[in-house]
Amino acid sequence: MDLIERVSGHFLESIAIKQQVMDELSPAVALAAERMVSSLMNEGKILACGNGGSAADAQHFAAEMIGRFEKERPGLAAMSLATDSSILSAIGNDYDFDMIFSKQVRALGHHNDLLLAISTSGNSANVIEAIYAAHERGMGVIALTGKDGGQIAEILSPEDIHLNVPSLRTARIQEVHILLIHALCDAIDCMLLGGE
Ligand SMILES: O=C(CO)[C@@H](O)[C@H](O)[C@H](O)[C@H](O)COP(=O)(O)O
Ligand SMILES: [Zn+2]
Repeated sequence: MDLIERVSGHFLESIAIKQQVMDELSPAVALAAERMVSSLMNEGKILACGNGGSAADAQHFAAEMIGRFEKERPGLAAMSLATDSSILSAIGNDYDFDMIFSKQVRALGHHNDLLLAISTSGNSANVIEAIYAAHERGMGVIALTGKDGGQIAEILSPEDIHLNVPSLRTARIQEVHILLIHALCDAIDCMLLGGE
């Protein structure tokens, strides 16, 4: 097995899926960034959730919003629902793992807020429950999914924004998701601070 060729294969596959979805997803990412700025300007906040690598993405997004992305600016209101081990273990242990995000959305969510729901399969029950809870709170949803969008594609409302990466490989989907998150951060900063 040629390991170098194998590594190059990852690069090529990642480049190909990014190129494939660029035209399709760029307008929807711009719209999602506008929706986020509008929420933030109306005292809203962005709640982000996901499992595994997507939990890391939720946390990564919140860090760039509250800290900074590339430009100096005041912190923006966002938080990861996938990060507090006490909350996650208490809800998972006392209720159900499927409720670890939805209970937080019900506790913290307000109709001016947005939910950033991240799932490569589109089928994680706890992310689906979080979307139901967001709808219940009158919140908009921006969903990052993969494959065929799974059940999340079925339950989003027409006002929600669906950014689907139609790859079958989780790693590739995650690589595009983090690109989308960085593009969102950049577009938000551009709207708030002006582009250079
Ligand atoms: O990062 C990876 C695989 O690349 C894993 O940790 C992966 O995120 C986990 O299996 C998740 O539980 C998958 O959930 P989802 O993306 O299908 O909602
Ligand atoms: Zn991963």
